[in-house]
Amino acid sequence: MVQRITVLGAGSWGTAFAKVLADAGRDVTMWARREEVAGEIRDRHTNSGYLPGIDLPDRLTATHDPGDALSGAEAVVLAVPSQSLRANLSGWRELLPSGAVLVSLAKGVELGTLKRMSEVIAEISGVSGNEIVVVSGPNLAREIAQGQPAGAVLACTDHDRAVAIQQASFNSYFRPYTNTDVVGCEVGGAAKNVIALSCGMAVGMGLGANTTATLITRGLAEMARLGTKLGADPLTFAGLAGVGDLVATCSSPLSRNRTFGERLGRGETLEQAQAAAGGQVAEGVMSCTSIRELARKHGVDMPITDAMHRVCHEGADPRQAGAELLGRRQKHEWS
Ligand SMILES: NC(=O)C1=CN([C@@H]2O[C@H](COP(=O)(O)OP(=O)(O)OC[C@H]3O[C@@H](n4cnc5c(N)ncnc54)[C@H](O)[C@@H]3O)[C@@H](O)[C@H]2O)C=CC1
Ligand SMILES: O=C(CO)COP(=O)(O)O
Repeated sequence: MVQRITVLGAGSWGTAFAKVLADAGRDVTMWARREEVAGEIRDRHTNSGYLPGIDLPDRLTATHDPGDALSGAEAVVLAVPSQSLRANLSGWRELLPSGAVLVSLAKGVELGTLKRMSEVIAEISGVSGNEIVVVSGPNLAREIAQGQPAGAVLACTDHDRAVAIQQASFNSYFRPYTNTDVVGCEVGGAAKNVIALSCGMAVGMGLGANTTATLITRGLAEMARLGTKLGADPLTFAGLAGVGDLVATCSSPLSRNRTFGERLGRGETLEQAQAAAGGQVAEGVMSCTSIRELARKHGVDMPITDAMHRVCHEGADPRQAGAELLGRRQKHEWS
């Protein structure tokens, strides 16, 4: 049994997932970038900046020192944003205990390299892909931290490693399933953030359920097109890391991506929406660019992702982007 687990990153999901592990009976140490956050988790058992009103278990502790955090870890959970994962992990590489299972929480595709998070982790840490477990699924951090029931997917090409983390994390409210389709789970997790931006934008423009359902469904079609082109199992997109996460993120006001899109839809600028996010990451804002590049590289059509890139990074008006989506060439639903 994996007992001693380190979580690197003390934001919303890092903290909620650390709580999941502690509630499952594991000994968990978190690393926080800021000393005051580590101190609050350690001494007061709260992380009020990210999860206000949530009491954290006593068996969960925290430090600001990555060496202390990683000492003796049997599994290491990487809970930092996708665009900073490479730099963060490069700083921790020498401290990783040999043989520890690496677990990735990040949902994104790296700008420039167009790599999935497990590919970045393998490259920087030097461990093989089958020692990396990817966590995905409909897991809005605050709901999980409140102990609301949810499923999740633990994906690893080595089934036994996924089972080890499944055993280490299941508890009375968190039900993880294993999967060996890492590509599908990572593409689903990254692409749904971009579709959630589009749904938020529609809501911000005052549009209703028909529009958001259309974006969710056509968003699923485009993420599945990209995933299968990259070798994913199409069935993954019908699962928790596909439609499950997509529906949760596109429907919930708790989603940072949907909220970000809603602000843009109401007419706020990118800078205003970023300021309102208070330093928390809305991964779709960067991933719309990297996923668009990845899709172009592989000849895959992703019109909603294209539209989100134009709005976020080329100054396009959300209404104009919506009109352009509707005015595209007429086609068969599955062509
Ligand atoms: N919040 C959620 O509900 C969920 C988030 N995720 C994914 O988990 C990953 C982490 O997300 P959260 O913990 O929610 O993010 P967050 O924005 O709440 O926290 C990020 C954490 O990383 C740390 N960090 C270290 N280096 C950083 C840097 N250079 N720039 C920014 N932050 C840095 C921050 O201090 C903070 O502790 C993201 O990829 C996100 O998409 C996945 C499932 C659920
Ligand atoms: O990934 C998530 C839920 O599964 C969280 O989404 P946000 O980053 O949009 O809050």
